[in-house]
Amino acid sequence: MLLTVNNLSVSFGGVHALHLDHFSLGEKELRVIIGPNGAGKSTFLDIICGKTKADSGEVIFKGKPVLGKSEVQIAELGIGRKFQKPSVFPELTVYDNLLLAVKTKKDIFSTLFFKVSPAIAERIHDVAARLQLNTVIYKQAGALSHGQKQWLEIAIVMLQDPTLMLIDEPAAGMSDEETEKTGALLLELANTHSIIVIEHDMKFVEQIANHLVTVLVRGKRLMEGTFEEVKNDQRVIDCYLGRTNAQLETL
Ligand SMILES: Nc1ncnc2c1ncn2[C@@H]1O[C@H](COP(=O)(O)OP(=O)(O)OP(=O)(O)O)[C@@H](O)[C@H]1O
Repeated sequence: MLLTVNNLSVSFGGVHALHLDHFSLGEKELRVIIGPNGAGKSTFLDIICGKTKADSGEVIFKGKPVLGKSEVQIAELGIGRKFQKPSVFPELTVYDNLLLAVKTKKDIFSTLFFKVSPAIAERIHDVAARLQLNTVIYKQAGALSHGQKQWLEIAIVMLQDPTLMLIDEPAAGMSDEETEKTGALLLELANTHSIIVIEHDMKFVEQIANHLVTVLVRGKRLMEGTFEEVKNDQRVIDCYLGRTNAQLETL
């Protein structure tokens, strides 16, 4: 397994945000995590990438413990995170945003003396092409469509060379056409990367869930299964309809 999580727990002010018994992810697996608001989905990804500190539990990535490491150390281990909030530089071109992503992977000394070798330029163009940004590569990032900005963010994470990409609601605010294209892009990226995607839009989940879907409810793992299994599970239906009952309370 690429990633194994056991008994991962965190509380905020006495409220259990996450208490995850077990989670594991294989090489080049694309896993979708769904769950109602406040289920702990973002908190889970925040802990994996080192943004939030867990109270207890273990996270093992490529056989190495992750908890206790800094965000930079975790990124160096090969975990990249794309946040929901945009973080591209709008005045810079797509190319320069991508170049910056390559540079920030380096230490200060090498950044100061950084030269764009043909290999680096080629890599930037390759990643841009994979994310369908090649036709807008010299356009200012601020002038891109909402969808293209999101793809640029994914390209930036990719240039940091992660083995595992954590992606929070990639299709939020997108048109149907952009959503569909994002799904196709993620499925393509999953040929070379392991990916965990948090998503709310069920049509989109259906498009990208080629393996397992994990359902979190109130910080706990309600179930895991194929999209069909999850969609037809009565407990999942109940919690999405807002009929969270005593059964769910005792999970
Ligand atoms: N930094 C924080 N301080 C206090 N409480 C927090 C913090 N981060 C998250 N929480 C709480 O932890 C719980 C889980 O939140 P989280 O954002 O992980 O859920 P989510 O499943 O990602 O929800 P959404 O789908 O709405 O983004 C919520 O009750 C939330 O209010």
